[in-house]
Order: sequence, then C-alpha cells, then structure tokens
Amino acid sequence: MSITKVFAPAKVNLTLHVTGQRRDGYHLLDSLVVFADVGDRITVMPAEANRLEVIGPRAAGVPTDGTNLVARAADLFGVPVHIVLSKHLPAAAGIGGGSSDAAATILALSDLIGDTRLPEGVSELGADVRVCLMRQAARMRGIGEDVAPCPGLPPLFAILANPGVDVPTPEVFKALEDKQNPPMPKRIPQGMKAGAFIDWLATQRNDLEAPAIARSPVIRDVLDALADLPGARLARMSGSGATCFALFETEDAARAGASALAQAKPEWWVEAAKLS
Ligand SMILES: C[C@](O)(CO)[C@H](O)COP(=O)(O)OP(=O)(O)OC[C@H]1O[C@@H](n2ccc(N)nc2=O)[C@H](O)[C@@H]1O
Ligand SMILES: Nc1ncnc2c1ncn2[C@@H]1O[C@H](COP(=O)(O)OP(=O)(O)OP(=O)(O)O)[C@@H](O)[C@H]1O
Repeated sequence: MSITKVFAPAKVNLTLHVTGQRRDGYHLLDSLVVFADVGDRITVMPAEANRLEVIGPRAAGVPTDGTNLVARAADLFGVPVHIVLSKHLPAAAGIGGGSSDAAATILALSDLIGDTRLPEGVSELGADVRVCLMRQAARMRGIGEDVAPCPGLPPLFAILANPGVDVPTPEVFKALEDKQNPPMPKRIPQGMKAGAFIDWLATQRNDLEAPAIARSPVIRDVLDALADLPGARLARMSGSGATCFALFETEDAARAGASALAQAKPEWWVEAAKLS
C-alpha cells in the first residue's frame, strides 16, 4: 500500500427543485449537479492506527474527531489509515464540502486496498455523497440516491461566493413552505453553447433559495453583488446555501469579476471556477 492523493471538488447545484417530501421527512429532489475545479485535498496513507489531520486555509471549526465525514467514510473500510484533509472550501456552505471529502476518501481507500466495490453504509454518510462519487455532471433525484450522468453540457465559467455564515441544511429544508414543486423537464438540453445553456438554466430554480434568504438575509446581498458584475448571466444559490454562484460566458469575465468582488468584499470567500 502507498500514499494516495484525491481532489475533492466543490459540488454546485445549478438547479435544485424540491418536488415532494417522504414520510421520514427527507425531501425529494430534482437537481442538476456539476463540479468545480476548486476543492479540498485528501491524502491517505497506511498506518498502524487511525489518525486524521485537518489543515489548510478553511480548517478552522472543521471537526478533527470521528464525526468528520472523512473519518466516517474511512471507518467503512475497517483498515487503519492516516488521513490529511486540506480544507479549501467553506463548511456548511451548500457546496458539499463534507460529502465531497467523504467521496474522495472512499475513492482513495478503494484505490489503496485495490477493491473498487463500494462498502456498505455509503448512503448513510449523506445525501450528496453518491453524486460526489460520480465527480461529473449529473442529474440527481430521489433524496439524492438516484444519480445519472448528464453528458453534453458546455463547460461553464463561474464565480463562487460565500459570505461566511454557516447554513445548516436541515433548518433550510424545514423552513421551505411549499414542498411540492415541478421537476425539471424530462430532457435536459445537450450540445448547447454556454450562452444558450445559461438562458435555459435561468428558466429553472433553486427552491431552497427563498427559505435560506429568510434565515440568512445576507444571501440576498451575495446574489445581488454577483448579478451586478459585468458579464454575469445568472446568479443563483447552490444547495442549501449560503454559497452562491454567477455564470459567465468567458473565463476572462469570471476571473475579472472574482477579483473585483474579492476586493469589494474582503470578508467573503470568493473563487473563480470552471464547472463541468
Ligand atoms: C441540499 C443538498 O445539498 C442538495 O445537493 C443535499 O440534498 C443535502 O445533502 P447533505 O448535506 O449530504 O445532506 P444530509 O447530511 O444527508 O442531510 C442533512 C439534512 O438535510 C435534510 N435533507 C437532506 C436531503 C434530502 N433529500 N432531504 C432532506 O430533507 C434532512 O433534514 C437531513 O437530516
Ligand atoms: N470533512 C468535513 N468538512 C466540512 N465539514 C464537515 C466535515 N465533516 C463533518 N463536517 C461537519 O458537517 C457540517 C456540514 O458541512 P458540509 O461542508 O458538509 O456542508 P453542507 O452545506 O451540508 O454541504 P451540502 O452542500 O452537501 O449541503 C459542518 O458544519 C461540520 O461540522
């Protein structure tokens, strides 16, 4: 066994339609999910006993004990490992930090032990873990367990912005008044250029945006600031927030916008990213 390094990309919900609620309280979703080229990094090494180190610019406040999703994912394999988690994504931010870290840990351990079969208990780690294991554009339905690749989308240039407020996912779902909303159309358009695809995305929704803004009004400020940037074609919240994204037709426009926003709002987390 040797050292394995895996990137854990930010997950972005380009759309998030809440279409119903199950008896156990979990919500039914229809979401178009893509992944960014910004994310956390996981290094896994064989060890005598389990050990987890959390380092990096966004490590503060992230659990370092057995509750970290990385530790919980590693436990599913029953093999002692030393894991270094380098946090670059804000936590409790709607971009799947913990879920993507858990998925990356599963991929790293599968590689280390040379067995690509998924262990029991993956779904219990979180609703977003399945889609994060795919690491490519996907349509996610059910409560998150029904994931299908969604090929043929154009690469999108984006800014991700988070104002620094933690938004606990259960609170946002609970505050959603109307749980029965229309799904996305049966077919998601394929083969479109970025501009036309962004126009189509604008006809879709994130149903958690309103309840998240009601709880944390600063999210409205983030959306407004993103929408005002030159060349921004669409601003929307990801997941249950508070991270929002703006989409641009060119990489230059996204990079220029990210620099301007980071300067105007130094207390926010702001990153230019390519989504695919
Ligand atoms: C909002 C999304 O980020 C969209 O991608 C996900 O659905 C949430 O994924 P996650 O953070 O991995 O969620 P989990 O850790 O499994 O669930 C956190 C809480 O969110 C609520 N939850 C989550 C997923 C879902 N389909 N319905 C829900 O109602 C439940 O109250 C649950 O206790
Ligand atoms: N590896 C991890 N990184 C960040 N937070 C973690 C991790 N493991 C456990 N946590 C805990 O999980 C909580 C939720 O963090 P996470 O970054 O997964 O956000 P999220 O908004 O639920 O993501 P999602 O987009 O899937 O809804 C944090 O407040 C933190 O206490």
